[in-house]
Amino acid sequence: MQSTFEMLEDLGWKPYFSDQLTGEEVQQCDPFRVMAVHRGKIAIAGAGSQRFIAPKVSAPGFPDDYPTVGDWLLMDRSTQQATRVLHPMNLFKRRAPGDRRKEQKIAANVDTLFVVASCNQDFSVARLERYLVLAREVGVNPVVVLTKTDLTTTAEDFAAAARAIEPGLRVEMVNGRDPASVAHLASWCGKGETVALLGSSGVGKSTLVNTMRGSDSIATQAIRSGDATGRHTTTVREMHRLDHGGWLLDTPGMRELQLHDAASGIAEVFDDFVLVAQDCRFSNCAHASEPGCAVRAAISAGTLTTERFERWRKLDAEESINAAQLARRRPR
Ligand SMILES: Nc1nc2c(ncn2[C@@H]2O[C@H](COP(=O)(O)OP(=O)(O)OP(=O)(O)O)[C@@H](O)[C@H]2O)c(=O)[nH]1
Ligand SMILES: [Zn+2]
Repeated sequence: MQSTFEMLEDLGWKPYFSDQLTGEEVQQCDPFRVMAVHRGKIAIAGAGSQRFIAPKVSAPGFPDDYPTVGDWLLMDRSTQQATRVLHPMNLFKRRAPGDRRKEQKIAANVDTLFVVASCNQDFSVARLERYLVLAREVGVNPVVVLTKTDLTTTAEDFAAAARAIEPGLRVEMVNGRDPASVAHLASWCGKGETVALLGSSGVGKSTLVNTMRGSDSIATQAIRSGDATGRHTTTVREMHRLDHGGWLLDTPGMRELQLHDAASGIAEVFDDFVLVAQDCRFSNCAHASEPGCAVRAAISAGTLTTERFERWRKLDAEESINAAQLARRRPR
């Protein structure tokens, strides 16, 4: 028989959450994790029990909270009501489609982010960098998973391009349809660990989830021939359990996350540029035609590349525009 604590650990419970409980809550409440978000209700699982509850958690003195998949919440044992959502280790969110001032939570408490890309004409270093910025910003460890290695003879070149983005970046190559080929990915999804998948449509996220689970419960669609774009096939936000204990999270909302408030993530992924820029003569150097620009000097010397410089400037410019827009829109 598993103890209550072991059952919670299987669901991803960590000391980070126990530390948030008051003595009264320990006596009075049970922790539950949000397993799926449906329209109008959420599925939650705790030690040895599962149920559906209303999506809104209201506590006196606090604004209403809508927990997302992966969140932990507390249920009062006597009233059977959710009392509060625990502070997440990390949280993926986006601007709500209808009202860009509002934030919509996408997924919480993720241990590892699989940034999925395919070894074909869809592959883009700029897009990978964008996803990595997001991972750094949210504070989740990224692993790049390159799919469709069975359809190319140059998979190593794709992997090399990905590895060049950040020193030490983990890059894994798989044929997402072959269980033996994806088996090594299980090392990131041990007991109680949560892995989220991020990547554009058609790169093979659902296929990975299905192969890793040994089932084809998630519908995947044949890619349209001619171009490399696929179609959206996943419609619910849900954690999928793996046999050996981990959790996979593949949500439609994760797929096209836009960057916002991403300055520190950009600085991390492009720390080679940030470091060199510290030697520019002017602290506000735009690395254009200023005298004493260390960045342009490094590009001339061949230690930094123009391509990566352009991508860095583009992300930086986008971030400045977003930040300015947000500052204007934020209610005072
Ligand atoms: N040959 C090959 N085909 C793959 C591989 N991975 C995925 N596919 C195929 O690519 C197509 C798209 O895969 P999906 O898993 O639906 O892609 P997705 O990323 O979930 O796409 P969306 O749901 O649109 O976001 C399907 O026809 C898969 O069978 C792979 O590693 N090798
Ligand atoms: Zn400069």
